[in-house]
Amino acid sequence: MSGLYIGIMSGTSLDGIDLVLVRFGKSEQNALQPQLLDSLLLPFPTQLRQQLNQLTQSGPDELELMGLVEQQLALAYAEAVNQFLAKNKLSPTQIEAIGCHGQTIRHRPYAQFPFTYQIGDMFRLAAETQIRVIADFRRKDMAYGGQGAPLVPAFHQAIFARPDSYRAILNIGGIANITLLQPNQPVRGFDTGPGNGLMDHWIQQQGLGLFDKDGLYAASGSIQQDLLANLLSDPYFQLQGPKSTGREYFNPQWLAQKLQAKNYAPADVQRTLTRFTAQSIKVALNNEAIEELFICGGGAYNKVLINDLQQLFPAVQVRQTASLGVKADDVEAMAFAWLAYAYDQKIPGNIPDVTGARKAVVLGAEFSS
Ligand SMILES: Nc1ncnc2c1ncn2[C@@H]1O[C@H](COP(=O)(O)OP(=O)(O)OP(=O)(O)O)[C@@H](O)[C@H]1O
Ligand SMILES: CC(=O)N[C@H]1[C@@H]2OC[C@@H](O2)[C@@H](O)[C@@H]1O[C@H](C)C(=O)O
Repeated sequence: MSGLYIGIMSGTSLDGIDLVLVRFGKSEQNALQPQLLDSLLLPFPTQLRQQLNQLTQSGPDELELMGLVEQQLALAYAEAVNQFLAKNKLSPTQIEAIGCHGQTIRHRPYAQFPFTYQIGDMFRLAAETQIRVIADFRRKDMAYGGQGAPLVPAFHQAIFARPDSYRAILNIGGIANITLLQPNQPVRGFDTGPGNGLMDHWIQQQGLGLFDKDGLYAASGSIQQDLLANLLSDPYFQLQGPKSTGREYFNPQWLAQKLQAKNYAPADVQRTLTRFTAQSIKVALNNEAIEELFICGGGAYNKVLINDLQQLFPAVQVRQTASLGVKADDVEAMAFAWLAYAYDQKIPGNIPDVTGARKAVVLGAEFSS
């Protein structure tokens, strides 16, 4: 057994595919020791990104589009894996499995019949790479009454928890989610609300790029307090966990409603959206005596956002997870490599206190090559 797993994540930002290669070993004390060997980030081809974006909202003939896009997505994942294998001089037989998140196109935990959809034809991925794939990680949790998200808290606990410090791990992707690792307490975690998603949308709408690199555009504007208060007035922020959300809710239409009839300068909107993400995280952590805050996900690179967080949490040092040995970009993909490992080891992947599921269960399904 090589202990080698590939993790694939493509998240709500729709920016591309994150891959990691991890070896899951054990220490002499039998503690899990994951070794991150390599990572790769491949942007989506523009057309695929646009089609995926289209699929996250209702539209005409979406079933046909989904069928076509699922195949293209699987081929894009497979190409990424095959490049990654070549780069690492590995053959498919050396990999135990791929843990693949797939692409969320709908997440409706509050529907009358709650459902969540991650697409990508995993049999095609297995066939094109000749590696077995473990995927479809969210639906079993939902089948047991959970939200199906967030799932990374179990992994955060496995590798970042300490008995002597109250740590919070904050992932800022398209949507942001937090894991609270309080010593001697059950792990908690939930989606705090928008991460970079609305900021990405706004700067794209201004024709100024795909995202606000280092927060430079936001830095050119100023916070509009009335808009900030309006954004924060959404009832989602007052909900107690378990809770999760997605692009179906915090999307361009949601923002357009909040901006209605006001003529804010575009840079001020960008600045306010950045503060909004930070402030919504502060609201979520209001009564938590956290001692350390570690950031992962692409938002970790937005300097204005990180400065805002540092201002709002003056008592703790805000750091990237790189200071714990895992680059901000790699944490989520590593979590899905771990979920594949957990599937093989029959380790439950969900935490009922986090997702609201009736019980802890082994997550995922196997797609053989
Ligand atoms: N240098 C940078 N400056 C500012 N923002 C950045 C930078 N690099 C990445 N980002 C932001 O991070 C986003 C990508 O983050 P990430 O890959 O963590 O999201 P995701 O995995 O798609 O989302 P989710 O965690 O919600 O599923 C980009 O869309 C961009 O907004
Ligand atoms: C349904 C879905 O894809 N949710 C994502 C999304 O992106 C961030 C946040 O919303 C989180 O709940 C989740 O991803 C991470 C990997 C999770 O499940 O922990």
